[in-house]
Amino acid sequence: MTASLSLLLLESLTAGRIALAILIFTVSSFIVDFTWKPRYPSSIPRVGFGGGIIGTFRNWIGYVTHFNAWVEEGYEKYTKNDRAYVVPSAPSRPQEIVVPRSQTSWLLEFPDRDVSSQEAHDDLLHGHFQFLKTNDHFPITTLHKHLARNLVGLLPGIQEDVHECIDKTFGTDTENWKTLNLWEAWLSIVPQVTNRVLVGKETCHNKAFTDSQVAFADTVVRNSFILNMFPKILHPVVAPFIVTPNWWHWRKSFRMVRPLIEQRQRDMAHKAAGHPDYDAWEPEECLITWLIRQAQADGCADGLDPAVISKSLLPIEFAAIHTTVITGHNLILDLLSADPKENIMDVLKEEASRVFSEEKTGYWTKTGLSRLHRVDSAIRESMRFSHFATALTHRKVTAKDGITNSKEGWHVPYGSYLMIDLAGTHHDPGIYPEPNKFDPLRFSREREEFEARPQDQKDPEEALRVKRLGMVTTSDTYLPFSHGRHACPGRFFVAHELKMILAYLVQTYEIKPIAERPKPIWIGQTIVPPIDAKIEVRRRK
Ligand code: HEM
Repeated sequence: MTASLSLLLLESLTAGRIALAILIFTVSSFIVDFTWKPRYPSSIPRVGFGGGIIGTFRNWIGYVTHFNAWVEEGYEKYTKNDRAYVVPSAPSRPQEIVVPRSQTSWLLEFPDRDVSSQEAHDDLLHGHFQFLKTNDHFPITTLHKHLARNLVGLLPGIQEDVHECIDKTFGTDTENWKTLNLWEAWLSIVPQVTNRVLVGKETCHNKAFTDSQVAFADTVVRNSFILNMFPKILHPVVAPFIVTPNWWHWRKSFRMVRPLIEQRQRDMAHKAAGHPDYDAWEPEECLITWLIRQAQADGCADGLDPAVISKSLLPIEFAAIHTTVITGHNLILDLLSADPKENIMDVLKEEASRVFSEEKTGYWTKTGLSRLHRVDSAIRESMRFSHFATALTHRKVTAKDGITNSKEGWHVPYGSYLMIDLAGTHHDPGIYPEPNKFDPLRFSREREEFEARPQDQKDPEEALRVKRLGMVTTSDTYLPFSHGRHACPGRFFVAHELKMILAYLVQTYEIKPIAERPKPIWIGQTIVPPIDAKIEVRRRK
């Protein structure tokens, strides 16, 4: 009886019926998902293809190609009039409320328990699945606390790695021009240099280790796209399969970094116990040491597990590597396609050579790097001009009863998403004259003019304002590192790293200009950089 019933069931399973069942299941999952999403008050205006079932469906599809156009429209219609508006998002995500610039402080000053950056990032990247169930709060707070204060001591090591990677990648031939893929060139510099401050001198030279971190980060980006296309209700079922490569890349990196973590813990324990062999020994300053110190200070035994330490590196590697590679890639493309009349590479070379020659030891110091006004300005301007995401400041409402915007009179519930538009702000002629022109010395002219003045004509308030034109200063009009207390804690390191790279490149190599800057492609709010772009270089004699 049971056998004949099973046979009957099997016979009725045609390909058409299976496809129909999958379709019904997927559509119902999207409907359930839709009902879970936060509802925004109708008083907040919207951009996109409209509401209702059809409008929502069109918005999901349109998100891939129309997101930037929607945000441009919203900027003109609402942001410029100090109003928030709603922009459609990918199928599995709630729509986002774009907050006008005048309300930046209102949004960023909420306590984390009410408006969370961590939960917004976690949802955006599906961090809970992708970062293998690590609590990224711990490595992030550890980095905030330790990186900036240790940076000066790390500068010589960073410089050594910068020079080593550039020499290896760009070559030493002073006769012949060499053609390089620019994206790959940056990928052969940034992972090693970044890992100098994350895992230290020895492991940052282990290419298999840095490759596994880059592969992990690539996988996170790819999986985010895939998971965003699934209804959220299905994530617990599909995500564990989708993130299999994440586990694989992490295991590979863990095998390589585990001996270092265990040795560091043993050495630090001997030192703490006052072992005489360790009198002169100090641990190498890097994220691994800082994580161990922080876990000890917090009395957190879990945080000392080598597997946990190695997993804690993942969100930081992710935050650090591709952001820097894209920024460097944009920087060189912007510089090489700048107005030839400005002769910008020679201008930067002159500054880099002059300031470096005043460094006594052959190594960059913090003071020396801070005097590279033109190099700094070129990087800051490229980050303004060639943004790699429409918005980089996202927040999720985590207050149980939601939050109220008293200025506009609306209230939004738990789970709402808010963001600050970077692209519109950076290209607003009211903030940046001629915003669609790459003007590499935009931020240094005023600084240099101020510094050239006699001392008695320097007003301290103006001195402070001019100093704030440097690349690490964030504001509501300059957002590549976001703004407020969650602004990127890696930016002080990145500023030094990129300045050293650019200074060494212009001093050591000639690079041929390019006639037209290759254009990126946009998918939703994320850029696909022109990774095929090539450059021609020759080492100076
Ligand atoms: C040019 C390169 C970089 C850019 C453009 C960049 C940009 C950003 C942005 C926009 C945020 C979001 C802040 C927010 O939500 O308000 C962020 C966060 C973060 N970045 Fe960076 N970043 C870069 C490099 C780095 C590096 C090199 C590191 C580490 C060494 C790093 C570590 C972090 C961390 C840990 C966070 C989370 C901060 C928090 O939530 O409190 N970043 N970054």
